[in-house]
Amino acid sequence: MNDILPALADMLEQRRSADAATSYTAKLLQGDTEKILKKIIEEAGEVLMAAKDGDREHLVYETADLWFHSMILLAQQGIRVENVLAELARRQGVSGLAEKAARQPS
Ligand SMILES: N=c1c2ncn([C@@H]3O[C@H](COP(=O)(O)OP(=O)(O)OP(=O)(O)O)[C@@H](O)[C@H]3O)c2ncn1[C@@H]1O[C@H](COP(=O)(O)O)[C@@H](O)[C@H]1O
Repeated sequence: MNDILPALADMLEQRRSADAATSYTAKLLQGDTEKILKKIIEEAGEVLMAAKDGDREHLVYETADLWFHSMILLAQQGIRVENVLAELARRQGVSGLAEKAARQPS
């Protein structure tokens, strides 16, 4: 389960040169970045609606859609998901409030 994001990233790499007629992923990867960005905004809106509705199952489903399309954007930009995971790991144990305070000019 923990390896699902890197495995998905590997699959997206393979889809880069796949037939766009038979692969949703290949179609997005080979198309305009704009289309991927629109899908991310659309999925974020669906996450918002599911949360507002208090529909937990739907929230999980839409969050998976949002993560999937974010992964497509990373793949299209040549960024590995391991970079995002490393950034999250780097932040572990650093309070968001302390991090924000360190960014403010004194
Ligand atoms: N994880 C996913 C995944 N999550 C979501 N989706 C697709 O993302 C789309 C979500 O967008 P919407 O709900 O808006 O559906 P839609 O109306 O059909 O989308 P649009 O036509 O508006 O773009 C749906 O078509 C889902 O099927 C995914 N498609 C593929 N994968 C993975 O990618 C692999 C390769 O699939 P292909 O894309 O077929 O190569 C699969 O085996 C899965 O592992």
